[in-house]
Amino acid sequence: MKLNPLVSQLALYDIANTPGVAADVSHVNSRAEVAGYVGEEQLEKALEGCDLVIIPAGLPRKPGMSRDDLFNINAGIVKGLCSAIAKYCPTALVNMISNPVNSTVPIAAEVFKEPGTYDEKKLFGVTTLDVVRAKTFYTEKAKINFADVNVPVVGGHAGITILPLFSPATPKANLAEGDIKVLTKRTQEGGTEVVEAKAGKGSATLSVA
Ligand SMILES: NC(=O)C1=CN([C@@H]2O[C@H](COP(=O)(O)OP(=O)(O)OC[C@H]3O[C@@H](n4cnc5c(N)ncnc54)[C@H](O)[C@@H]3O)[C@@H](O)[C@H]2O)C=CC1
Ligand SMILES: O=C([O-])CC(=O)C(=O)O
Repeated sequence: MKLNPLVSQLALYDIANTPGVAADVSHVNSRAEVAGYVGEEQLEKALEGCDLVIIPAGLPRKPGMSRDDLFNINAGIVKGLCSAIAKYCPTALVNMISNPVNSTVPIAAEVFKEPGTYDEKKLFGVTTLDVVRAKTFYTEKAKINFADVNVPVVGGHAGITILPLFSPATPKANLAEGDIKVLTKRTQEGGTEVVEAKAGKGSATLSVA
């Protein structure tokens, strides 16, 4: 977001350690002014005037966990943040990253419905990684150039709810059905592949960028 030329002000909020992150991010040479906010008492200031709120707050998976296992803790975190959004920047676009996205988006919708601030055109679950993975695995298998590859992905952001569509993918590669099955499964399990490779030290953070 600091590199995005459309961003003029970037407010970073966390329950801990924000000053260090904010100082570091603020040195990126782009026009966005960076401010760090820490702790619930500063949440109002962080949210006031925001046009876009991106929520990556909460627990990541450990190996052996499904995204659903994060529900109990992350549902509460998302509920709290969305209640504050409804109060302090009710017209902002909201991008939900916190897992399980398949559940945190409906939770956000319900929280916004209560004060009447819900707008289905302004609430998004972030599933871009599924597209990134589908494109990468397809490109590698098809042995084509990385530029201009397009693989649509529909559905949700967990296991079999992630539906990469390889038949309309471009450029056309005419892969065998067996290959498409393998690519589909690998895309659906992409997050788990990273969680296991990181062996308890978090989930995907670099491919997201
Ligand atoms: N949708 C997607 O494509 C992806 C989703 N994720 C999800 O994003 C979430 C975060 O993952 P990571 O960044 O790897 O974890 P992390 O542990 O590195 O960062 C989570 C941050 O949330 C903060 N936090 C906890 N409670 C908070 C609250 N009430 N308000 C604000 N901040 C709070 C923590 O202090 C921590 O800094 C997880 O649920 C993970 O599954 C991760 C990668 C991709
Ligand atoms: O798998 C996870 O826990 C994090 C995530 O959503 C992803 O990498 O797609």
